[in-house]
Amino acid sequence: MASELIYRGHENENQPQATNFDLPKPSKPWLSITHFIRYILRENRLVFVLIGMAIATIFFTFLPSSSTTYPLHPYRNYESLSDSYFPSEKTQVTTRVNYNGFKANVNLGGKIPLGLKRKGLRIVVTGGAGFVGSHLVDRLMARGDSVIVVDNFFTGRKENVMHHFGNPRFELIRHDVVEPLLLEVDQIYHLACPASPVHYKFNPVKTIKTNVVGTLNMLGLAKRIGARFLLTSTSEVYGDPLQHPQVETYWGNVNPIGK
Ligand SMILES: O=c1ccn([C@@H]2O[C@H](COP(=O)(O)OP(=O)(O)O[C@H]3OC[C@@H](O)[C@H](O)[C@H]3O)[C@@H](O)[C@H]2O)c(=O)[nH]1
Repeated sequence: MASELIYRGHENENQPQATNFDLPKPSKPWLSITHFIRYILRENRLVFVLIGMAIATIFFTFLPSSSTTYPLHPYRNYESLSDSYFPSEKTQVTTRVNYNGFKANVNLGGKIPLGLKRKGLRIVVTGGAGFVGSHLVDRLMARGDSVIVVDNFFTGRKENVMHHFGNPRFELIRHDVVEPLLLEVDQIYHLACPASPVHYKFNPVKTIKTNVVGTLNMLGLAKRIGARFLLTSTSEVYGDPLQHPQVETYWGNVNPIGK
């Protein structure tokens, strides 16, 4: 061992002298480059590389960008909604207008090559156990987002979202939005409110609290964590409309002091 250490550290006269043949050759970087060029030029390799690049270019240029079809209401202009409803970039403005049919092709994120998944968002859906909410949750889960449902089950049912139990991207919290709540998410869809007359008239003061305090709480949360916010409202805001169907630009026909 000791002799080995000595041998490593110093020239040992007993050891045979290294010949020119044994010495490592000085590296010549230009040599490896010429080797590489020769290698590429042999056996039509360059041609195959160029063909591969051409096929890839054609594939990514002419392939339709990833798009999802959303069922949309035929009578609404979704321009204002699309910011929160569809996680598209500002550059996708063209997809926000002219939804004239029951369905529209909405581009979700530019030209994402097939196989590359978009990053899932973290989303809270209040009232997510209700009719509209649970269908929204299904859609969000299907597109790969992580969803937290916040619901006090006043009218909603656990059964509406039970099929997501066990999915690591899904959470269900029994909570009344009238009480503050702290969560870390990217988007908030606020649907928690009794929707039908029989329910919202059941306890009118509580309904007002849900609408006012509940919405304030969720807006406060959105502001605090920088989340985007969607508030679902009701067609009642149009009063007794003179125009059917009502487009978003219609201001309604409301008598604020009538019934
Ligand atoms: O205080 C409340 C009241 C209600 N909720 C929940 O909110 C959900 C409301 O869903 P419902 O199935 O009753 O009603 P809908 O899905 O039809 O209403 C939906 O469309 C109309 C909008 O005004 C509502 O806000 C929206 O939820 C229920 O899951 C209910 O339990 C709360 O979480 N907190």
